[in-house]
Parts: sequence; structure tokens; C-alpha cells
Amino acid sequence: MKPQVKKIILAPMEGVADELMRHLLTSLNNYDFCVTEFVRVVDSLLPKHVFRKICPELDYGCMTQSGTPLRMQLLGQEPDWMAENAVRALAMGSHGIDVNFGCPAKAVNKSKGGAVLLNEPEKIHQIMAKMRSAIGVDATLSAKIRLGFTDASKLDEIVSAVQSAHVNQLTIHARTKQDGYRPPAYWHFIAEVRKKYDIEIFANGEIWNKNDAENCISQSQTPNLMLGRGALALPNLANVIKFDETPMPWSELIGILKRYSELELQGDKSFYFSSRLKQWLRYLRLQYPQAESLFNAIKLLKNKDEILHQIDIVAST
Ligand SMILES: Cc1cc2nc3c(=O)[nH]c(=O)nc-3n(C[C@H](O)[C@H](O)[C@H](O)COP(=O)(O)O)c2cc1C
Repeated sequence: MKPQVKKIILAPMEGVADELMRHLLTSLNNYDFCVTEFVRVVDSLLPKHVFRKICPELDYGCMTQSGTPLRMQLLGQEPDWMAENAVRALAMGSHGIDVNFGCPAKAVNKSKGGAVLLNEPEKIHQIMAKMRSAIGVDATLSAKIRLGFTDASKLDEIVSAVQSAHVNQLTIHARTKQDGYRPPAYWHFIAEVRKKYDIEIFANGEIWNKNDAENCISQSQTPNLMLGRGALALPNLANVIKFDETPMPWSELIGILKRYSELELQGDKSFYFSSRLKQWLRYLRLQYPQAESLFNAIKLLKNKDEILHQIDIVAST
């Protein structure tokens, strides 16, 4: 029998999976929920506008327009400030709180906020336990980790540290910080902790099509997936995996790209130069050769009408 998927979540992707992208992808797919880009917590209780900037949907019940719930993600290393900010995000409407222990960015790790904490499972426990005690037993608390910093030797300890802080869900990006984003993802490591710990686990990393999803589920022994770059490269990937939908043809995608760029360029924010569209096309060209031509056609353009005109030209060819 083929491996069956249960839940699929949209990965947090700083600078890419913003409100507009979340709106678009959740209108095309049946995601169980999305995690926002991270809010960086250092040594203060952040003002509400910081949370709203990352997650404007807070003003609408913290749901995308198509009704998919959003969970805010925090990144930081000070348990007390992480706890206070978690309480604030929940009070503002976030559907649970996610904590990022996988960020490989140098600046973040220098201040001990991201993947470097994977070397210190006890610290991870302190952060999560403090957050749990501040938000109470009923709120959903989740974490996102990599297999480890340089290797997977501490994975068991990390998952134990997370579980003993009464965390509900854990996403494991099946690579170390050292691996960066280099393929492959080592899904089989997830199976080792999945059997041992009673926590809902989501497998993440290198899922680009249905076949990858099935391999990931059977190797990780978890039916729950988080989709990152694959969800950008094939906009209906979650439904391809969940409901055997046909991968979206270019003829349909081009209309969506037009609508996306119109929304992005709304209000004539010319300083964007359609940067988000260009960013998205970098991922789309992994699945669609036509996206490469469109990317090349618009990459130097800075004028809204010229960009839309180029999209029309590509659409008509
Ligand atoms: C552009 C970009 C931004 C990311 N930003 C975040 C982030 O804010 N928080 C986080 O936990 N992970 C972040 N990630 C990691 C992804 O959530 C995911 O774990 C990673 O891309 C692996 O999954 P994939 O192979 O399906 O892309 C980011 C990844 C990318 C490519």
C-alpha cells in the first residue's frame, strides 16, 4: 500500500512566504496550517506592530483569506523574553506558537538564536519549558529543528528535551546546519525518534513532488509533512500530494502570476520592482522552463506596466 499523508503545513520562509504568498498558496491548496516568518526576540517584549508586520492576518482572526490558520514563529534564546512574547502573540490571536531552532543565518547564530542551540539541548528545554509554563497547557506549542548542528548525534537528546517541555508538535528539517540546503535530506533519522517519543512529528526537507512525499513518509515513518521550497516551485504541491491533483500546468500558472504581480504592485510601490515576483520565479523555474524566460525578461525591469506587459507576452506565446 502507498504511504498515506495526514497533515501538510506550509513552511516558514523569511522574505518569501509572506502574507501575499500565504494568501495565494492557501487559496490553491488545503494546508492544515501555515507557520509565519520568524519574529526575532532579543531582550524585550516586542510592540504589537512588530507582530502585525510579520502577520497582518492577525487582524482577521489569524487566518488567510481562505480560512487556513496561521501560527506565529519566534526565534531567540532568552527563555523569559521568549515566554513573554509568546503570551503576546497568542493574545493577539496566533494559532499556537512555533519556535525556530533551525535558522542557519550567521548573525542569528552569533547571538545564539538559531541552529547553534541544537548543540545545547538543555537550553532548548529551558526555553520551551518556560514558554509552556507562561502560555498554559491548552495552547499549542511547536518547535522546528534540524537533525543537529554538525551531525545527528544529539537528535535523540534534542527531541527528548523538547518533549519533556510538553511541546505538542515538532518539525524536523532532515539536514544538519552544516548541510545547509544541500540535497539529499536524511529522512530516515526522523524514524528513529518518531518511534521513541510521543510527540506529533512533521518531516521536512527536499519534497518537490508526490514521489518525494511518499518516500519521505515511508523513510521518516511520519504521515505529516512540512513543505518549503517545493511549495513555491509547484504551487499546488500540497494538493498533488494530498488529493492526487494534477500538477498545475503553465497555462494556469501564468494567470496566477499576473494576478500575483498586480497585487504585489498594487499602490504602485515602485521600490519593490516586483522583487517578490522575481524571487518566486527563481523557484518556479525549477519546475517550469517558461518561468526561466519570464524571469530573464523581467529581471532588469523596474516599471510596473513593463513587467505586466512582459507577463502578457509570455502568456500569449
Ligand atoms: C528563503 C527561505 C527562508 C526561510 N525562512 C525560515 C524561517 O523564517 N523560519 C524557519 O524556521 N525556517 C525557515 N526556512 C527553512 C524552511 O522552513 C525549510 O525548513 C527548509 O527550506 C527545508 O525545506 P524544503 O527543502 O522543503 O525547502 C527558510 C527557507 C528558505 C528557503
